[in-house]
Amino acid sequence: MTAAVTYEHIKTCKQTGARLGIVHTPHGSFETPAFMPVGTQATVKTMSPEELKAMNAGIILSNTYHLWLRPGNDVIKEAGGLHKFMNWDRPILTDSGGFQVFSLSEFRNIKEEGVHFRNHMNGDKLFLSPEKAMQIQNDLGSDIMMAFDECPPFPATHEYMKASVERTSRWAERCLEAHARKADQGLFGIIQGGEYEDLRKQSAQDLVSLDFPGYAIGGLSVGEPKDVMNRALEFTTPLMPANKPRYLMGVGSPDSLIDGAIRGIDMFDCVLPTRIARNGTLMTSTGRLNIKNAAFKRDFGPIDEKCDCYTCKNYSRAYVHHLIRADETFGIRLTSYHNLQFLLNLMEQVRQAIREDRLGDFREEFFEAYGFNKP
Ligand SMILES: Cc1ccc(CCc2c3nc[nH]c3cc3c(=O)[nH]c(N)nc23)cc1
Ligand SMILES: [Zn+2]
Repeated sequence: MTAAVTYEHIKTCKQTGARLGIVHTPHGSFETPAFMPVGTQATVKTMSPEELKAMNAGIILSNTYHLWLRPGNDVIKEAGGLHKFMNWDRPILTDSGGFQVFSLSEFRNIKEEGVHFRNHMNGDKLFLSPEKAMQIQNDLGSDIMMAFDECPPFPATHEYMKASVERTSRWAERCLEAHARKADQGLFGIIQGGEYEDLRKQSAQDLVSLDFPGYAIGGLSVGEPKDVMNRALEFTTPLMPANKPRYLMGVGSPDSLIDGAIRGIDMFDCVLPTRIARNGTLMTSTGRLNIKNAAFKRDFGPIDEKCDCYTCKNYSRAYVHHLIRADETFGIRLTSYHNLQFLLNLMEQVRQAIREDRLGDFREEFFEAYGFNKP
């Protein structure tokens, strides 16, 4: 069968290592570098599919762990799959659930066959394995599935990380066998290895030899310092096939998106925009601001002069300040809309800078305006 998910390279920026591309999936294509809004429980919090399309979201993410526990992958399968269930006809990527087990539930116990843990909502004993994670994602019908991996905490000893990488590689083989390419879905391998160059190389070699249609860098954005992340990217990205999508999991903030793209990453996800929106924190072209601040009570200008989003075109800082202070749901919708549009616009500016071979210059301009300290 033809590969369900393919990468089309358009060009590489002459000033940096960033690349412009297109990822093709059964539910359509999206340009890269791309920011992928996170919709953990089958919704990008407070946003409708129409609004996500209006802001040019090309692909969204959802979660195996959460949807398995509630409403159940069987329910979503019976509904005709996740696209139909949530009325989203563009690409969907689902994570495999391992990461969520480690970040959400206690009493977990990792064995060769899989992970035993307790349901973080009711304490029931549960078991998740490579085979189970593939079956759930198959039921959801996502266009891009992630292999079942272990994302060790940061920091981890070299000894622990080596054993974990070797198990994750064995789990990746089991995912491929379980998937058996029966579904028209792409399966990405996840490279682990933490901050250790030799283990990143071992993980990459193991997974590249299994010929996945795409690859992710896991094990980062788990509390490590930015320079540890950037160094890991520098020696891991070159190990990944140039003709396949490269996804950096859990990243990230505006500066990390730009620095990741410069190091050859194509796909990013982050819960940040909708998570910080809920407490009124907004990303703007001149840095972050918290709209609850008293300074905005009588500020009748837009959130961000340079933003053309629905919120900035129709509402003032004073109005959003009022709604968030009054704990009005519409306020969270307006701040979420703006933050998502901000990151989606940022990635369009990154793609344009690659087209013009000036992503290095763009990085300087953006860091200056946003207030990021110099490298
Ligand atoms: C809906 C959804 C939410 C979140 C994610 C990414 C979640 C995520 C990480 N987030 C920060 N760092 C991360 C590392 C890993 C990792 O090593 N492996 C996996 N499978 N996921 C990770 C994917 C989908
Ligand atoms: Zn805006």
